Amino acid sequence: MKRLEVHSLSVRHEGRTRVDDISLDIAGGTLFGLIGPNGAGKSSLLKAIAQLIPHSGDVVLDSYKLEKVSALWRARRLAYLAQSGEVAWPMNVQDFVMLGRLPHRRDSLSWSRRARQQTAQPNNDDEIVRQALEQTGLWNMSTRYLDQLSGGELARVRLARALAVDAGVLLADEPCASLDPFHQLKVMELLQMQSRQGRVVIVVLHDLTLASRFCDQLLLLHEGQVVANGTPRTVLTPDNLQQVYRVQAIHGEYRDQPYIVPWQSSTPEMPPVITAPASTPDLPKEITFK
Ligand SMILES: Nc1ncnc2c1ncn2[C@@H]1O[C@H](COP(=O)(O)OP(=O)(O)OP(=O)(O)O)[C@@H](O)[C@H]1O
Repeated sequence: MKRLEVHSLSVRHEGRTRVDDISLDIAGGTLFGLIGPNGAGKSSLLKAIAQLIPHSGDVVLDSYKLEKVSALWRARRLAYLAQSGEVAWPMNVQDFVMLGRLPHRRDSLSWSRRARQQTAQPNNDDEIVRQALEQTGLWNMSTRYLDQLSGGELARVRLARALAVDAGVLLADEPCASLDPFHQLKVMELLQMQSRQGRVVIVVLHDLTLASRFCDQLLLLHEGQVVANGTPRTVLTPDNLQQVYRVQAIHGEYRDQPYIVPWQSSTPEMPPVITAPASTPDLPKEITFK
């Protein structure tokens, strides 16, 4: 079973603190959600855990300090899905997903090139890539070129590449951001399954109902600091949502699971909660963004 520990991790840049002294202990099998408003420090924390940006503090995976091990050791054990990424290469889907196998092999990665050579036999990498393509619903477009995909399809291709690493730790920054509701649910089910197989899975989310419904544990960040860390029920309280997200939300429950529908922007004077099925609150005549 994997175990990821974060000890007093801080990210500072030109005198500004992006992540402030955060400690975590995440066991394999946990789907761990990182939530918080724009600029809270979620991506910075994820990148620092992946050793992609300068930081202070330690990240320890199965007793190994990540800053002390080689980049290859990390690349085999941590899969990182960035929040966004332009993919400018003229590459088809299956070759791109095969890049996830790069840390594990030394010979030619190109599926197409090996297929052209006709001597290549399907190997373990092919099987893992096939599985990642199927899990993300991309098998039927594996030979399509990346510039022929929609935004949501490309997001799933990027996720498939991270899955193809088959790492013990999966760090996914907003994997649902550009997906339709069906694929959002599919991706969350997939991440939950990945965690149930013993992996540490950390996912950044803005959709609070997805966070509440699927995550075992949530970390609510605000201005680089931890506001709450615990089960969705203890973290997603009306007070936290109002203070941190500045929203009034409808809180409901379905089959013993809480759901949250952010309803209107809020000021500290407003009551934090709208209880379903309350009548629709009056919306402000003019909506301004501050
Ligand atoms: N490369 C950078 N250099 C300097 N400051 C940065 C850099 N990247 C992010 N920041 C700042 O660090 C803070 C945290 O940013 P971060 O991207 O971690 O937030 P986030 O919680 O992921 O936000 P979002 O929900 O908008 O993606 C913000 O104030 C941001 O402006």
